[in-house]
Amino acid sequence: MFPESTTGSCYEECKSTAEWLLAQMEVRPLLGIVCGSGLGGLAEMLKDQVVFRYEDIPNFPQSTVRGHAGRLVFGTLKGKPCVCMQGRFHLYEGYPVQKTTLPMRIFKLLGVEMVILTNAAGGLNEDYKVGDIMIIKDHINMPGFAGVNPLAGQNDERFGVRFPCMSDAYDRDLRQLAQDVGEELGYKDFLREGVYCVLGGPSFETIAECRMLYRLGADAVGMSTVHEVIVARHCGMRVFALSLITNKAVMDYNSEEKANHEEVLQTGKQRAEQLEKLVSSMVSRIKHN
Ligand SMILES: O=P(O)(O)O[C@@H]1C[C@H](O)[C@@H](CO)O1
Ligand code: HPA
Repeated sequence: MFPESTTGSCYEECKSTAEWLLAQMEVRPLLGIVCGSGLGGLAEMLKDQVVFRYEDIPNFPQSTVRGHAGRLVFGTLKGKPCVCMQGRFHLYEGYPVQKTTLPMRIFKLLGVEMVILTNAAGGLNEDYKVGDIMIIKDHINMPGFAGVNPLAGQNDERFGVRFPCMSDAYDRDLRQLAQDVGEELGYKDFLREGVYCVLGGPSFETIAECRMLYRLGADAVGMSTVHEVIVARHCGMRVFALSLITNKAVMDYNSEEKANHEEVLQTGKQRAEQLEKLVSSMVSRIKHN
């Protein structure tokens, strides 16, 4: 027997939620989008919207964080059928990791083939500036080192294999497409590619922690995305992910800077338009199988 907390995203539960959603509307999404803190405007790009509040969706967790509206938006983006999470779930909200990633399995059962995830993150890399957009090329699952992995517990082969590979988690072709589109849009000065490290939050990092993470190879630090990516890859969806560098991680004991959620949301507002343009231009060029 596996403990209760590992059963937060079982096949039957996900299937009944997916079937409930499919019965309410005609959209059959091929693309899933997850909006990070303050980046919910991405959902507004969808045409012919059908919107569900999380509280009305069976088995769905609730958003509790400012900047995460708690709405599942269906529609089309550049003519492609999409589902967009306007608000995601984080470990620090108190959900078991399996519950925070449940929407990825629901996406899969809705027919989604590819997921685009966004997040707000602190920049560890000394070359990064506030407002940079970082294409995620790899991740460090820090809670995973302590056994916090959304795939822990009994494996359901209907979703994927027991031991999924993660060295190819972030789709190389989609990363290249983002670079090409970014260059065409004139974003070269603020488009980066790097490694994202997830921590549990909700407290921001200490100076010593930031220094350590940078030395370990992380370019940005945040509190999300990685677990969703693990579950999305486990069930065979292609993944592309972006971090908006909303603040610089404090690395210097003489600094007076203090990380705060206001700054995170503010930077999100300032870069929203470019981030949306990058995502929508990519989507217009993505080919589905
Ligand atoms: O959902 P994301 O990862 O974008 O949210 C980040 C991490 C915390 O939830 C919050 C801190 O300001 O923003
Ligand atoms: N640390 C962790 N998560 C974050 C940060 C940060 O500096 N900025 C936005 N999300």
